[in-house]
Amino acid sequence: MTSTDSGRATILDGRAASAAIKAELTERVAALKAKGVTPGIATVLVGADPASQLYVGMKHKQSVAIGMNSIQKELPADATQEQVEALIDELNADPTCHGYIVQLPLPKHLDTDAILERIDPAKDADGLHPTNLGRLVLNVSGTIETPLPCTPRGVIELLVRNGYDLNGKHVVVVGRGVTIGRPMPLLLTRREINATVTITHTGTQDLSEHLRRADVIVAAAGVKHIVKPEDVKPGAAVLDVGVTREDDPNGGRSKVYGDVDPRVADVAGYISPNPGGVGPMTVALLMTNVVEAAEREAARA
Ligand SMILES: Nc1nc(=O)c2c([nH]1)NC[C@@H]1CN(c3ccc(C(=O)N[C@@H](CCC(=O)O)C(=O)O)cc3)C=[N+]21
Repeated sequence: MTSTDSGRATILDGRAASAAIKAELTERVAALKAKGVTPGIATVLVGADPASQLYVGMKHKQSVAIGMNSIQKELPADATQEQVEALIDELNADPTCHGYIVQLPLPKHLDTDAILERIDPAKDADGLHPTNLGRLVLNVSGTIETPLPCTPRGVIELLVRNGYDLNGKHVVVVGRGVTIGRPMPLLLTRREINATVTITHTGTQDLSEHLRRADVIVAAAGVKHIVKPEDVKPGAAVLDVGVTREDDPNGGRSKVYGDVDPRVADVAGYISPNPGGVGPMTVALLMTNVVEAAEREAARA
């Protein structure tokens, strides 16, 4: 937690929190290795989208840095449904792979839902398999051991590791997407977190009215600067999960914008930067899911 000039929000530093998680994981990985289990993470990349290549490369590098085994699988952009499914079956059967992701988005000709559903739920590093989402709905007490959705878990970890207590707080989530908006309330309303949640979306009539009442805003709409300073209660915590990539018309490096107007830092009590906020947390929690899968396997052995 870094305090800045008076009147400016405390920065929720995702790089620092992710480094702390990775330091803890390094020890858990070493303990597993001592028992003869090297946690293995895999990524499946179909096609050669530059942003996807960058993300997959980041996951690989960080996993190796904490002592994990990293397996990178690649298929050409014109891979068939059968080829992708055969690769899924291979990873499901591979005892050295404890968890993996299929990098999204997939090329349009592929049936994404069928591919994601084919992943062994025990190896679902994203925590977004229908079985695991179903368990999340059923598991109000948070006691069933199952992979949790990485980005929502990262949002909560970022707050908790900065000493923010969500108990009884009113969280307004902007966006109903599958990776954040829909699973976020399921985690926030577990008894151990105990927040109250409003979920807003493009059908919401007066977004500003909801935002002004929020103790915590989780902005995951993918709309550049949708959260404005006049919509934020002074002192609120604002987490920026949005990513809007705009190409430079002059052919330079594309620019990334978050869902939160930078001027919100003058009103909010806590703010997650973007980049440097929730993004690095997603990767840290992805690795956590795989280490936990390996720990469950070691406990069974
Ligand atoms: N099956 C699947 N699981 C995913 O988790 C998944 C995916 N597909 N497809 C794409 C999105 C995107 N995503 C990011 C992860 C980390 C950063 C991250 O660490 N960003 C850095 C900046 C990195 C940079 O651009 O230099 C930051 O925010 O500071 C960003 C984006 C995971 N995704």
